[in-house]
Amino acid sequence: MSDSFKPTAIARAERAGADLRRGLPAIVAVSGGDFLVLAAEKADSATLSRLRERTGPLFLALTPERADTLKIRRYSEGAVLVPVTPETGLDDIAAAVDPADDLDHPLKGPYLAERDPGAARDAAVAGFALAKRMRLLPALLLQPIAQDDPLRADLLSVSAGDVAEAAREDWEGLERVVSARLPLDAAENARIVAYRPHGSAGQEHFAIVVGDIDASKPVLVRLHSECFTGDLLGSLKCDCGPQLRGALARIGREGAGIVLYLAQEGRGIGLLNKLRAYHLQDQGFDTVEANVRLGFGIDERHFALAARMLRDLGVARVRLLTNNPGKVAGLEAEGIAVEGRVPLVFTPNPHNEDYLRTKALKTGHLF
Ligand SMILES: Nc1nc2c(ncn2[C@@H]2O[C@H](COP(=O)(O)OP(=O)(O)OP(=O)(O)O)[C@@H](O)[C@H]2O)c(=O)[nH]1
Ligand SMILES: [Zn+2]
Repeated sequence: MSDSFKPTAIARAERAGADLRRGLPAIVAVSGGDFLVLAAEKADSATLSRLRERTGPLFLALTPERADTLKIRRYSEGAVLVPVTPETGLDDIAAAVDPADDLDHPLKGPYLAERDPGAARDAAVAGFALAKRMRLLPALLLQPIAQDDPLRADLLSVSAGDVAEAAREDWEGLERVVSARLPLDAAENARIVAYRPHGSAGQEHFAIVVGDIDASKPVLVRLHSECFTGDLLGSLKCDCGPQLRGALARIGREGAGIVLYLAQEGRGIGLLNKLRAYHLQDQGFDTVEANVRLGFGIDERHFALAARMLRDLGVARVRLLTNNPGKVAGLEAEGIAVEGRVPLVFTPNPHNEDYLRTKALKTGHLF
């Protein structure tokens, strides 16, 4: 840390992200100009009127995934900007942003996207990254802000680089904080090791280490993405609970191995957004369609953090307990040698049959 307490790039990004979550604007600075950015799902009528009173065009920025759902022509990569006109009401914004009621009303619109959004596009892309990190829907209200605008005094300002740096610190800064004995049903000789990023307010992740790890051979490893509903509540909608317990049981039987319990709930979109996806699944969309409709990618996880934890535990070669070839490729891309794949398949139930079929058909899972 420098000799002052001046906020670092990461602190700026995180403070701005917290303001977005509260429904306040932040400034995103890109090379073509500065933009006022707000999380669209948090906008209320007072905020919208204040923005309308300002000079300068007001846009609704949507991800390409959400734009496709709304059949909006994509003139720009990474973000689609729709002008908010005086006729656009809060209801229209809510309908464009949140798919919860897509089926209750025919598509609003037509929405006409800006053909050449220029720097606003770059600001939107950085804003999406910030919103996703804060587990908000990636949809923004966006308006240029001048260098001499008095409003600036009250607002936090971030650059696209700040946002990227915060995301990187979430895994590059990951460090071991504590390790404790944790006798388990499946293996009495287990320990739990806690990790937390040093320089960001990013998530905590945990390694459950069973037995004595012999790193000269490939180690039996499971990367398990947190699933509150499946792991804890015994939800029948997915296969997470049986996979977690199955992995621990298998590792217990072999006598040694590691489960990484990663805070990547909902394939990285967060629990609340996963429940939004479940609400869409109640309306007939599958797990992949639901993510896309919400404006997210199909899988928002990254594997660098798992690789970092494995390296910290001295592990460079693994046999991976998974049905997901994407996990094998993701871990290999991060420099961990996956020398074998060990399937983790359980009998489906009537509630997760479709989910498992979708995984096999659309995300290449092997069952
Ligand atoms: N967004 C979203 N996430 C889901 C849904 N169902 C389960 N999940 C999440 O998906 C993650 C499950 O990931 P994993 O158990 O690693 O499963 P996987 O990527 O299919 O791969 P393997 O289980 O290793 O074969 C958990 O974080 C769940 O919360 C869903 O319908 N939508
Ligand atoms: Zn699950």
